[in-house]
Amino acid sequence: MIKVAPSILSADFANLQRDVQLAEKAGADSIHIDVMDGQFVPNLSFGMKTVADLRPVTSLTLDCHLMIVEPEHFVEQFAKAGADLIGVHVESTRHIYHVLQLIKQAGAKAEVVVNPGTPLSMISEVLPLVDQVLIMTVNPGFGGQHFLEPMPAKIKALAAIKQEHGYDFDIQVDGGINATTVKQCYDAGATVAVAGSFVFDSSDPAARIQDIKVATN
Ligand SMILES: O=C(CO)[C@@H](O)[C@H](O)COP(=O)(O)O
Ligand SMILES: [Co+2]
Repeated sequence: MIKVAPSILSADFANLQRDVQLAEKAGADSIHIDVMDGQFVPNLSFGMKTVADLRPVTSLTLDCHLMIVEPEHFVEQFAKAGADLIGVHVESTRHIYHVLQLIKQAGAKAEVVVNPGTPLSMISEVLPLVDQVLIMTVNPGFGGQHFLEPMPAKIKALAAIKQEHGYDFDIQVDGGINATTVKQCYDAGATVAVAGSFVFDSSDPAARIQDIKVATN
């Protein structure tokens, strides 16, 4: 069964505590926090303060997906705010190896993220370092987009590399995930699914979290 990380980008920003606690009660495995700077992606969202304020209201892993240029300037602050796992895009820095080292030194789990158009060869040297790889299944920046159909082949290719080298990182997918697309990702080797609009745009978010789990059972 796949692990589920609801993305609070689609939650009610005036009721984040309520929505995070609802997700926890519904069986979510972590909370996905999308951090956007208006530069790396054309949107703005949360910062460190949101992470710090959510830290005491849930015992779930706080998974911070940084969509910001030069994340090296911020990873320590996110770890201090309470992020358990910090994801950085390979396209967002000249120094991906160094940033991942900084995340681990700060005591958090390290994740490398790849955009749909970025080949897996761009991350091969950092795979021994990471706890999780995030394969974007939409172009980053917004919730509610359509799943990109060619992405399961990329997940499958990463799962093969993982097996060949005996790596034990999780493979997360993010974007356009629902009870149908999650099955394709899971069958290809994904172990964690982010879901935003499918969960929080529903009148019954708890049921949607279970739908994703049941689809991969
Ligand atoms: O990182 C992102 C978007 O850039 C995501 O985490 C979205 O929040 C996913 O939203 P849905 O596609 O599930 O609605
Ligand atoms: Co995300």
